[in-house]
Amino acid sequence: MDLHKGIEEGISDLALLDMLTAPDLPTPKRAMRRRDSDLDPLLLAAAAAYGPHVTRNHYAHDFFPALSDPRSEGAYDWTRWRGETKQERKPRLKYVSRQAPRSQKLKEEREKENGQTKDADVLRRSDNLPPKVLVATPSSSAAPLRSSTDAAASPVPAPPQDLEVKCMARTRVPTPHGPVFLHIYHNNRDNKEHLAIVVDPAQYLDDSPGAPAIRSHSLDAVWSEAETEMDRITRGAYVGRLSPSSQIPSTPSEYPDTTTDAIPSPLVRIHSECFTGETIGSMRCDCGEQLDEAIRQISQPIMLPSSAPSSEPVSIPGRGAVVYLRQEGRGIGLLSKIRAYNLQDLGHDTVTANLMLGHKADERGYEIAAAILRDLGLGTEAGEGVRLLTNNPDKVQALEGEGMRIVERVPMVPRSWRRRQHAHAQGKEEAAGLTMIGGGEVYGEDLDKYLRTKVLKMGHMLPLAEDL
Ligand SMILES: Nc1nc2c(ncn2[C@@H]2O[C@H](COP(=O)(O)OP(=O)(O)OP(=O)(O)O)[C@@H](O)[C@H]2O)c(=O)[nH]1
Repeated sequence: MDLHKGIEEGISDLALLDMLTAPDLPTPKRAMRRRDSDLDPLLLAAAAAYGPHVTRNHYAHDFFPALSDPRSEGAYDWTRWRGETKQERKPRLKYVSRQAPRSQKLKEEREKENGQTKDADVLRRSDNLPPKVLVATPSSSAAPLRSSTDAAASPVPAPPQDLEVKCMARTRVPTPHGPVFLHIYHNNRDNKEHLAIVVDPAQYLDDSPGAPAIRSHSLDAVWSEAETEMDRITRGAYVGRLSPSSQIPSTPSEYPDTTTDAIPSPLVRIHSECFTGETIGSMRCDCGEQLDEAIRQISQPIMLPSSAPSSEPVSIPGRGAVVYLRQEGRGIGLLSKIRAYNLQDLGHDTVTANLMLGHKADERGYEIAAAILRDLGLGTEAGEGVRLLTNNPDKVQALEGEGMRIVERVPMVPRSWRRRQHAHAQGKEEAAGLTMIGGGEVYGEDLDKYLRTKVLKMGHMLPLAEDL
């Protein structure tokens, strides 16, 4: 049937749809047929249901909803479009957040903290910060007391349960930098499996070099009377190197935390998860490199000054730990981080992109990290202080706020910035893509922009590459 004739004769919608989607379109203009697949009737039906402005190529692609509404800010009135001329420039797409404004989000958070919402169960909070109790106690005169009607409207939330962490299992993992002990932790605040990567190969030596072993107290504890020695060994509560011929379960009281001044405090890093940087080698950030660099630095042998002028300096195996927190994307999660990357491609920086998505620049907390360190006998008043590997001043303050004893901050200079400094000092041309012996480095425009923002906007304590 001729298409135009059919339309003039009042062909039914169904027959028209059938004709349009038939495998062989009955049109003589074969050369003009679409190059992509034939029209899908389901897709057409869905498009029709969406209304007249939606085409096959547009339906449900509403990333920039303001553009369809000429009255919205940033929208362009397409009736004025006369093709590209020198006077008329194409409009720039504008990001329109579909989240509630930040003020509303904060208000909701405040209400939640005040216990005004039904979900006051602290164990189900997704962030790691303890909920603040804003209600004044009768003895506190500074804060205004609530009226009884207020109190009735918003009941006082139960005090937060004391944070508890428990090491569920530990195992040896060989790495290019040497063996590490991977510890898996559970806690009563979030349902995430945070990790501790402990470097302490001296635990394999028959002769202890004098430093206390870095061991988890909760793991070495006996969990129940029914637990067998094999149960304990299977979850990692053993001493020395586990093998078919060496199977010695640990005992809780075996490891004192105290140390001598002769041995430097262990290096510790609190690291936040970054799937993109650590797993697929993204060069937008230096997270993968930082994790590698932290394990490398902690594994370096420690030189102890000789006790007598005539004797040789002594070297002991490197020791310390990386606490690996599941706080992807500075606590906003992978989904939001990936959206934030697209906003960064539009020209925004890592801080602004977070804010545009309704998040804070940094939503992390370090309460669980401190509890894990305490469980490992690190950073406690009675035990060893720690040398913290970081450039982030907030991290240092937050950990000190949790009672951690930080004796030194050790900076983490990105490898590519260090290489540039080295090349500059030697008067060499900078070679892009050069890798250092023992590990790769990330580099590039995206990374430089990210690192500069951390220094300039987030106060990271790192000299800029050009100042090195
Ligand atoms: N939201 C967001 N998160 C990012 C971005 N790039 C990396 N991250 C996350 O940032 C976290 C690492 O934080 P950093 O600021 O690099 O390091 P830090 O731990 O605060 O500081 P240092 O101890 O000095 O390394 C990881 O959770 C990454 O997933 C980004 O562009 N946006």
